[in-house]
Amino acid sequence: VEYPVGVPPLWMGKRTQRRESTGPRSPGPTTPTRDTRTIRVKMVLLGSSGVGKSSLAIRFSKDEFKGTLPTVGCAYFTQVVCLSDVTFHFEIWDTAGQEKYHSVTPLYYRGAHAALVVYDISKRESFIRAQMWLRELEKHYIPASTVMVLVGNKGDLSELRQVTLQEGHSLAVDRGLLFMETSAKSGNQVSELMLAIAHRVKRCTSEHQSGLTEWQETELVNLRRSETLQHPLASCCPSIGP
Ligand SMILES: Nc1nc2c(ncn2[C@@H]2O[C@H](COP(=O)(O)OP(=O)(O)OP(=O)(O)O)[C@@H](O)[C@H]2O)c(=O)[nH]1
Repeated sequence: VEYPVGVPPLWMGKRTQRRESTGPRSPGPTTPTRDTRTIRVKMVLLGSSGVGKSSLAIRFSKDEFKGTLPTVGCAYFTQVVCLSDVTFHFEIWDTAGQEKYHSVTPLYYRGAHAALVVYDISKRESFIRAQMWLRELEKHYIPASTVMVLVGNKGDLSELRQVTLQEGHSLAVDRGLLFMETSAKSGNQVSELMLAIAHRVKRCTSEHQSGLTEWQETELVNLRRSETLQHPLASCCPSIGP
C-alpha cells in the first residue's frame, strides 16, 4: 500500500478483540485476543458538496462533529471495526463534492471495496446527483464485488426534509444497495452504518474473493489510532493512494 505523503501506515496484527465495535464509541479494541483475521478495506465517500461526507468521516473516525471547510481533492481517515472473527481496518477516502474536482474523483474510487454515495435529506438536488453518481459508478468503475451504499445524511433536519425515507429506500432496493439514513451531527446510525458495511464486506469477501488484503501479523502498535489529512497532492498526483 502506498500512503499519501504525511500519512503514516497503521500497523495491525491478528490479535484483536472479539466483540463487535466501531472505534471510539464502543469500548476500544484494547484487549487483544488471538486468531482473528485483520483485513484492509478501502472505502470511498462520494456525493455533492455539503451533504456531509467529511462530517460523516470525522464522526466515524473520531466520534466528533465539528465545523468543516469544503474538501480540497480528498481527505483520508482510518478506523477499525471489529466483528466476532475478523477485524477490518477501514481506509476512508473522503472525496471533494465540488464540481471542479469531479475529474479527479475516479483516482480515489478505483479499487474501493466499499463506495458510499451520500445525499442530504433536506436537499432534493443532492438526491438527484446521488443517482448520477450511482450510474457513473455502476457503468464504469465499480465491480460487482464492491459494496455499494446509499446514505441519506442530515437525518436530524427532518423538518426540512425534501427526500422521503421511502424514496431513498426504493432507490436502494432497485439497485441492490445497502441503505441508511444517518446524522453526522447527532451521530445517529453512524456506527450502525459502519457495522452493516463491515458485515456486507465480509459476505462479499467470501462470495467474490475480491482481493481484500489480509494483513500479516506485525507488531501491534495502536488499534484505536485514526488519522486525517487534507490531501495536498490530490489534484496533481495520480499515483497516490492504494
Ligand atoms: N444538521 C446537520 N448538518 C450537517 C450534518 N453533516 C454535516 N453537516 C453540515 O453540513 C455542512 C457541510 O458538511 P461537510 O461535511 O463539509 O460536507 P461535504 O459533503 O464533505 O462537503 P465537500 O467537502 O464540499 O464535498 C457543514 O456545515 C456541516 O456542519 C448533519 O448530519 N446534520
